[in-house]
Amino acid sequence: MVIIILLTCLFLMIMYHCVVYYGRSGRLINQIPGCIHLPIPGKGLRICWYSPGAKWHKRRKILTPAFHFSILKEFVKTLIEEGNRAVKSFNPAEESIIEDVMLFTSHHMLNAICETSMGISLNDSDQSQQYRQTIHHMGKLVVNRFFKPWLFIDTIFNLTSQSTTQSKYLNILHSFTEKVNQIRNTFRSVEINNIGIIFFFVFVDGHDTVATSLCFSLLLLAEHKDIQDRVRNEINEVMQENNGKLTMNALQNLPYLERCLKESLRLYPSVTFISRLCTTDLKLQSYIIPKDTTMHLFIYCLHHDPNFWPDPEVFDPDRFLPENIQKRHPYSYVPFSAGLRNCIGQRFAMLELKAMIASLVYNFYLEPVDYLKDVSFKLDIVLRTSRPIRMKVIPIKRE
Ligand code: HEM
Repeated sequence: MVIIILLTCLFLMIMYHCVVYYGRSGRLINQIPGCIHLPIPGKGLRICWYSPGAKWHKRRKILTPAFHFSILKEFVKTLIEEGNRAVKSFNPAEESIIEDVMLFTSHHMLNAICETSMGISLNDSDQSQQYRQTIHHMGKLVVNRFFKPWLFIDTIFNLTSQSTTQSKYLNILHSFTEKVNQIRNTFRSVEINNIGIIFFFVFVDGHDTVATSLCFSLLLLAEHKDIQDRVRNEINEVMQENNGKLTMNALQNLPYLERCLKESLRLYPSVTFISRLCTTDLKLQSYIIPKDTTMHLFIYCLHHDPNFWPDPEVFDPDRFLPENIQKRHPYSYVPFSAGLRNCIGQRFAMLELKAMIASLVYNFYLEPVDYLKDVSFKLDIVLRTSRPIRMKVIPIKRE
């Protein structure tokens, strides 16, 4: 009896919520992304990703100069320094095992994004460790809420223990955004008043996505020794031409590594799906998607579709030779989304990936300890493995 009463109350609350907040269209499906009620610190995500045209356009315009070539060129020095730091974190005299490759890449990518975008150098202080962990815990909370529509309703969510935990996490994260706020005047490239944008831009867009991609790229190279050797030869050549140093020019001159990264993003896209709200009725080949419907595009499935990708599970960087790209449907490969709202940081991301991989592959042989075929994934904001994956690094002796 009690359960029936509770369920009835829950139903009435959901209906009330629909009518009050979504009265104009009145369809539950519109709520599925739950973006309005996702526990995002600040308004960054909503404004940047989900806001209607005019607002989004304004924000995009503000952010765009930050990714200009001349700015990226400045950033590259920091990225290369971070690559060197990653190399120095291993004993140069003997092989080491990275116990959790994702943790390793996440650590270095967070350093890189904080230093490039905000001039903050994260050290290994307790506070920065706490930030890193909180980001991951927040991710889990967001995803958990995302798949439980009844928790979209703040009144219900506030009754759960997750709400208290969320407040605790948000306090930690907000204290960091306040620190960012203090140094906002020194923020080198963009004038932004909404600290929430910086927060999300830095941590989710610019950190976790690249860390995930770096993790899978390293693991793929470790498992494919022939491809790894070819990447290393290319890096050696470029290093020789640049007096043993990595530079922006050098990074732009690594076409084979670039193909490997693209193929890695095909097999393991960091962002597994994107969502769009249909603003008009949309006619597909055999369906009409009505206005106001939320659509989800599963990038992961698209990238594994044998209609576009023969032997989709095979790691083959030559799929991205120019002549092969030309033969494919332009939207069969969208790791950075496509169209107006595509990823603004994609060039920056590729530079980060190249800088890190070039430093590591130049100095170490990578060998697998765990294999990707044995890995299972879990639900999260970005693609994540359900348990840590290990990899071996063996120093390369140079004269
Ligand atoms: C491998 C790395 C990355 C991947 C796979 C990736 C993927 C994506 C995807 C799929 C979207 C579209 C989301 C949607 O439509 O809902 C997106 C948007 C975005 N990304 Fe990235 N991203 C990466 C790295 C970065 C980096 C390094 C930054 C910034 C430093 C960044 C900043 C953004 C921003 C600001 C947006 C929103 C763009 C807009 O709505 O105008 N991303 N990203």
